[in-house]
Amino acid sequence: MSSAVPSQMVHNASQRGAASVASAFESATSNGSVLQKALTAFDYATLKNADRTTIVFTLLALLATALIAEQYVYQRKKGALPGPSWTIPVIGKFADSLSPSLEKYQEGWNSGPLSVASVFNIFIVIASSTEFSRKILNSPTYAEPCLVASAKKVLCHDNWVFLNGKVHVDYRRGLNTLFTRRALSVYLSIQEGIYKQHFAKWLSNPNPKPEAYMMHFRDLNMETSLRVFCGDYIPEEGAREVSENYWLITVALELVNFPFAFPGTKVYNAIKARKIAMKWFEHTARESKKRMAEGKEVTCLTDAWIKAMIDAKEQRDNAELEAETRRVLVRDFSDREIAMVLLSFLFASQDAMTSGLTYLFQHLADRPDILRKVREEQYRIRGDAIDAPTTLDMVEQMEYTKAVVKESLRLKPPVIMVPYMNHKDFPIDKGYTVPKGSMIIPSFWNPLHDEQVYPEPDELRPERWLDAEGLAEKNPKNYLVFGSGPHNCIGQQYANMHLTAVLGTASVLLNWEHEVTPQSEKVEVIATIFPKDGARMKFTPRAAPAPGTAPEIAAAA
Ligand code: HEM
Repeated sequence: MSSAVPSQMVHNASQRGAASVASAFESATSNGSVLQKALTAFDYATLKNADRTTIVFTLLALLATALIAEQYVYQRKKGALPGPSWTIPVIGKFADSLSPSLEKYQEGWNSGPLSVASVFNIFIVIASSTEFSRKILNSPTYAEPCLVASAKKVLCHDNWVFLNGKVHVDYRRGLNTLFTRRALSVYLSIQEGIYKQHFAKWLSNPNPKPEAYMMHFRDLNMETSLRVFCGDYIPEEGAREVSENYWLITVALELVNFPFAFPGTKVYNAIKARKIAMKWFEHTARESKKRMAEGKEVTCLTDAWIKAMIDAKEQRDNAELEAETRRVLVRDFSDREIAMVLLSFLFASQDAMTSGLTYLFQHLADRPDILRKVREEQYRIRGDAIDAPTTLDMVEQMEYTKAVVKESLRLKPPVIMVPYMNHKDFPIDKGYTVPKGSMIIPSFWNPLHDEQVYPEPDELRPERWLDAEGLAEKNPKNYLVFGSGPHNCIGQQYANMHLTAVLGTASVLLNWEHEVTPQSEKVEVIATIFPKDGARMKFTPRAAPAPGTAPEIAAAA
């Protein structure tokens, strides 16, 4: 190939007209990055013989070819969908993704049920309608979840969360045994011990003024998760070590991050934090295996899993284990595999639960009428035994409190979108096929704020969930808070139980005020969503009502 070829290519193409440009670019760019293709076409051997001007012009021609080709490929993939009509060379919408904001996302969602963008030559299709978002989540033959680039480094490339297809279905079947009713009852008593300790801390906070509570809510969730997952196998200082370092994992999994693990980078720090967590989780697995082999009682999620494995192997009678689940559990899961599952649970739950809890407290402080109804229900269920342990039976009776949790998660869904990748052309709509290798993002905000299903969608109206014949209950497809399809949230019953139990107990033990600031209703997107001011609150003790007080009177106090 002579040095003139790239410029010749542009020259010839312009002579042959747009159709030829199209095919030239198409063949030059059908695989891999545009720039890479153009550079590959360059014969380096000729560089030695060429004069300076030829080299400069050739390089400029190459660059121009690559940049025009980039625009061409983008246009071709975009088709008639809404989105920028051209893409910023090389970086695309990178700047936007550095400072994500709900308003910017909303602009895209409201531009059409499917819209497009491009970041670093990754073509992105964003779905904003219930129909398209569900279609992506439920089409595993076309699309699979793809976490951000750094996720495999941080969570370990062989973590089960990266599985797909039948192996994923099988793995999940085994893990479902961790969220049975029996298992949830064990967890509830652990949870309650922890959140009551945190309530006591909030009450003894010497600051007389409201302060940002988001990180306090995060601490409550972190300690609860660690104790539910690992029981007392992790000593106090181990739990502190995991908790203090975990934030390094959160920040390394932001949408845009420097992907290489050089010392000092977020990914490097996150890997260090993961190693600390894995050390304690593997220790948990090892110790739990010993205790369960001795036939001791189940005290945490790891125990529940190991006990289920032992039962499956020994063919013990366990009514809750179906034959298929038994088949999956009959194998030795290594300490490392168990530790990676705990890591995945912590990763998947931590920020979403904190977002959910933060908004729950904020919403109710701002709506005393709703908080009063929660209290009335709690006094009715708990009677005079305000401080008595909360049981799963009690949680199941908390119809109104559960509706509040459901509605709060709808109004401010912790996870507003999940990135998927399609590994073959995906005919998502009659008029549009998502090209293979695109990032394809189902988003949940619009389905959860659809006024045809949720009239006054921006209002907190728990009552919409209490009418079995109402629009909300009759359109469960819109409720995408926990996703849908093969990768939907495995921890959703646990999450709902936790939020309901925390709110129910807090409502009778605590009073809280929320300092509303101009930032309270503004949304910060840090993978999950938070109020921009961090939810400024102040907690004070709530006196128990005199024995025999009617629930509605006690609630009004
Ligand atoms: C309010 C709290 C939570 C919210 C809003 C939430 C939301 C979600 C969403 C939207 C997904 C992706 C679903 C999809 O792709 O269709 C997901 C996946 C997942 N969640 Fe949650 N989640 C929460 C709590 C939890 C908890 C407490 C756990 C574990 C104990 C958990 C474990 C997981 C796991 C392991 C996955 C990946 C499942 C798979 O790939 O098969 N989540 N969650």
